[in-house]
Amino acid sequence: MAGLLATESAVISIPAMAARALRLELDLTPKPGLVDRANNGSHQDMDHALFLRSIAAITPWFSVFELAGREHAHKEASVQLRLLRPAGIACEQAMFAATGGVNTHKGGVFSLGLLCFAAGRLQGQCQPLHAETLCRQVSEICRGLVARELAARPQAVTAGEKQFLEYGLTGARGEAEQGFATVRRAVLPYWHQEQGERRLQHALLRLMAANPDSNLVSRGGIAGLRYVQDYAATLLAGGWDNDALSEMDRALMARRLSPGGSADLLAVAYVLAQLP
Ligand SMILES: CC(C)(COP(=O)(O)OP(=O)(O)OC[C@H]1O[C@@H](n2cnc3c(N)ncnc32)[C@H](O)[C@@H]1O)[C@@H](O)C(=O)NCCC(=O)NCCS
Ligand SMILES: Nc1ncnc2c1ncn2[C@@H]1O[C@H](COP(=O)(O)OP(=O)(O)OP(=O)(O)O)[C@@H](O)[C@H]1O
Repeated sequence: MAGLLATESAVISIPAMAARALRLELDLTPKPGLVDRANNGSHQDMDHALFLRSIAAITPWFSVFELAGREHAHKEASVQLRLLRPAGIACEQAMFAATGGVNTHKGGVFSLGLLCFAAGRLQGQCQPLHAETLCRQVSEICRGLVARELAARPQAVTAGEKQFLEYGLTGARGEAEQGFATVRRAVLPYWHQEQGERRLQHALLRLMAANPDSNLVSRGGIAGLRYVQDYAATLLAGGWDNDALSEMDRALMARRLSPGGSADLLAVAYVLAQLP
């Protein structure tokens, strides 16, 4: 039953869970600063329909990543990212083609793509598919990524590269190299405290409070990041409901802040939370 994992009553695959995670994240409403069913958050160039097209373009690639992980499973960890990258870049291009050049899911493709690839690698090595083993694989596959792609770059091009030079933030690369440490520490232990949509909103708030999100820094500097982290921590400490989230949505829109990195990690958290 390669590529499949039996959970409770259903048999589902990691690529299918990744696609489901993107859809759940998109539909979660209200969601501060982000595109959701009610509004476009702090974004001028995207809406819910564009995100649906993006998800449709990306989804077939998740199985490609998993298959590649399985095919290369017996090669050492240090060569894996080089083997995955061309497919990752092709998926990014499919996303940009579907959205007319808008970055809807670059971070999501990177993080979920790594999860699918690592799942295939585990299957190819006949190892159990657990949240812990999966995260360890991602970390091993990405070992040295921050040093190679951020620390060794004298000139920054992307937002992530600029923020490393200015503030030492490691963004999506650092989170993957740490085996999604923010998700494992800030979200998974609290996953069962809430149910349904509220569970996902709670997870998002916990991520916004903890995650050094490079999207927030690129739009609002370090002050923008602190604003969102403090706002989320205050809601978590004092209690919150949908009205409070809608008010936070308005506050972030007024400041053009979007916690896109935390939205990506919410999808990662959903996938990991389905695993033993
Ligand atoms: C590494 C990537 C993300 C480079 O992008 P960039 O330099 O802009 O990095 P940056 O860290 O700022 O983030 C890009 C996106 O990640 C998300 N993000 C931001 N901060 C974080 C964070 N702390 N944790 C997780 N995700 C984050 C956001 O959505 C952001 O837009 C990626 O585009 C890349 O290398 N793509 C090639 C395809 C590939 O390698 N795929 C491999 C797996 S499929
Ligand atoms: N529901 C969502 N709404 C908005 N962004 C999201 C959502 N889910 C995930 N994201 C993430 O946020 C990122 C997009 O953020 P943003 O638009 O700030 O980036 P950018 O295009 O690099 O910057 P800018 O728009 O400031 O030029 C995507 O890479 C995506 O992975």
